[in-house]
Amino acid sequence: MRAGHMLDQSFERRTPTLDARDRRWVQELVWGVLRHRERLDAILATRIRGGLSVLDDGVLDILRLGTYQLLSMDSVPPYAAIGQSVEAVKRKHGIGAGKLVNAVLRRIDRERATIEPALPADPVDALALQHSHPSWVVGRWVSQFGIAETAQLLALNNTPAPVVVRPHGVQADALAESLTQSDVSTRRVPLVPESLEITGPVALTEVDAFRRGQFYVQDPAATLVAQYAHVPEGSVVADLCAAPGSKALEMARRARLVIAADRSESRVDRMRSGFDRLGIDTTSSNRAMVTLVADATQPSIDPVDAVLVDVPCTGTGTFRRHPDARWRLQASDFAVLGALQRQILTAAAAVVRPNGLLIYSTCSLEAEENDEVVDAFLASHPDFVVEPPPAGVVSDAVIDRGRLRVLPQQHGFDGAFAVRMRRTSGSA
Ligand SMILES: C[S@@+](CC[C@H](N)C(=O)[O-])C[C@H]1O[C@@H](n2cnc3c(N)ncnc32)[C@H](O)[C@@H]1O
Repeated sequence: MRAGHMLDQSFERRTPTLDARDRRWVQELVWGVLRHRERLDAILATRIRGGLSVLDDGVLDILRLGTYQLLSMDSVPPYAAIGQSVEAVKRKHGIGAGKLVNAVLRRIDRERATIEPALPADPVDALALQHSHPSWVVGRWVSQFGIAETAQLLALNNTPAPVVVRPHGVQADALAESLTQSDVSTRRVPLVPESLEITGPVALTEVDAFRRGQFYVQDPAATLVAQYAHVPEGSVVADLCAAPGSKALEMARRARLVIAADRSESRVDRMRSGFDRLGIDTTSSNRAMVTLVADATQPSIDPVDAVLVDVPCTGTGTFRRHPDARWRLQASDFAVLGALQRQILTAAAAVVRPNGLLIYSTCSLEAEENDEVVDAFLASHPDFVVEPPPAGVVSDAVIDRGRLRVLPQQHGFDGAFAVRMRRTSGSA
């Protein structure tokens, strides 16, 4: 991650030889350290002469890993957490570093009863330290949601994200039954009938129903976006930022044809393999789904009945799933991505047929990427008007003045934002 790699991909690359139990353990440790980094650093900083800045990055990482094991992982006895950390640091950084790690971790083990760092008086800084998020991000959320809701959001971001699956080609009851036979327990999810939450740890790719293509993984927030889009039955739909493709799949339940495009060739390849596993025809003349590599800022398709742009964004609504993302985020990202989002939305409008639909969505919680992008678009495109789906298509609990707004702290899912707009006229 320090080298700029995404956590999920690094983890996949580095753990192929581990069995499922060891992978879960390593994941709990690495995800936990990233989630609690600020608090771990505050604990370490007061126990290292000269502060954290005197340490090599590699030594600091081993201290964080050791401290997290000592304080938060009951499955590891303290002597093992300390011993393994010392061995690991000695191999790469020498005996001196080994002695330092040994002394610091032993002290933390002794002082565990009084270990919690004092919280700063400033409420934003206090929340940031308590829940290990960058202060500037917490400040933004406090302005938007208030202290109490922000505290809920931050706490939720430090819990494991649920795994939710959508049945494909089978009813939810039949899928639940098939999963039960593979020793996988499930429960229904509020607001998204048919979705099933997996309630225990399991390697989903190894169960029978996965091999038979009977489900795909999709957070309820993503399902709600596709349901809110409510593309017409039998329509032709273009999903211009489609990979890995779960919203395209959801829209295909109503559409006659979904054109699932994405700029990234490797992501389109992965999307295509996902569709193959589900037995979806993407090649014959009767296909219901077509995949292609294409840039949404220059869509070169004839106008269609509905266009979804699920634009690249900062993903602040999915911090629970990606604990590295909070540390990567930079204040300049909002302007950079905002410009791309506006460009994609404007370009997409040109391939919506008259009286067709344009749906803009993100998994961000930030106004710059959500309402501000759409409001600017509506102001310069008077031929588009907001038109939420008919009553009852999605619960009123996630509709805010016609716009879809899913908030982790209110609904328990990932964050999502979407606006469904109708083109009222035009010459396309
Ligand atoms: C939020 S993800 C889409 C998730 C997807 N809609 C789903 O539900 O599975 C955004 C996608 O936009 C793609 N993207 C980024 N810039 C793009 C561009 N200029 N044109 C098309 N796709 C782009 C990224 O490769 C990424 O796959």
